[in-house]
Amino acid sequence: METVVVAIDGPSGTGKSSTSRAVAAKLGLRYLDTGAQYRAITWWMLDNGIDVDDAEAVADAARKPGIVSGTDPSAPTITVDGTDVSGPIRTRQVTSAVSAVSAVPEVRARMVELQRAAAAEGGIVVEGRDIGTTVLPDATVKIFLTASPEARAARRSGELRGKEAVSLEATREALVKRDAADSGRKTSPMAKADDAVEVDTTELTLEQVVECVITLVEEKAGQKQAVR
Ligand SMILES: Nc1ncnc2c1ncn2[C@@H]1O[C@H](COP(=O)(O)OP(=O)(O)O)[C@@H](O)[C@H]1O
Ligand SMILES: Nc1ccn([C@@H]2O[C@H](COP(=O)(O)OP(=O)(O)O)[C@@H](O)[C@H]2O)c(=O)n1
Repeated sequence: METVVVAIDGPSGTGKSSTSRAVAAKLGLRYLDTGAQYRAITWWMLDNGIDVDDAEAVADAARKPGIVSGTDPSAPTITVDGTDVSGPIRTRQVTSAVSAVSAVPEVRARMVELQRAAAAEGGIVVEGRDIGTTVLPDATVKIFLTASPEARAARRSGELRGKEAVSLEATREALVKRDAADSGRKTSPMAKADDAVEVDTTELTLEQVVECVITLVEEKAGQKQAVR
């Protein structure tokens, strides 16, 4: 059977990571979180005192950090120059700087190389913002997840509770601001590919979304038994 490549895009809190990991685990595919790669390079810029609003400085440094993603869906990893950054890349500082860094074309060129190299190694579920449109336009199946800003903010605040005191409204505002930056940038903005299937997850459970994606993959791959 031809190699299965599943592209899952959409804004924050729509369920990309949870869905992609579960689909990859169930279908025996690898898993790549491209958002974690953009967060990792952003973490490195902040850690090295680079002004993330200075696009030229960010572009000059884009090839310096060595970013490696582990693609086991049951235990994804991300390192920068050998250091595990899975915790530090989720801080509010990184979250608020990542859209500026990821808008820089040199950063995107570097990340896209890493992403295409990972996909070239075999079956994989890749999640992000521009996977179906730019990174892997020949993916077997393309999904674009959506959900209302209220549902997305509620999901994100559920995760943050106990870690950082952030109101639901502040979370919603931050999400909407990041969506606008990610959709409005010049290079490879967040967008649904013409041939992607849009799934609105607002009223769906995670299990329902996973089942829906698996059905689409099986239909597309056309060989139910071989995929499972
Ligand atoms: N369909 C769903 N219904 C309710 N909660 C969900 C659903 N999908 C994901 N979640 C929860 O929402 C949060 C954000 O999901 P995540 O997969 O990280 O989204 P994304 O990768 O798109 O930002 C997680 O806590 C996850 O468990
Ligand atoms: N393919 C991708 C993936 C992420 N990103 C950027 O990386 C940021 C973080 O992505 P993420 O998937 O970790 O974000 P969450 O949805 O988990 O909050 C996004 O807001 C984008 O700015 C991107 O530009 N292109």
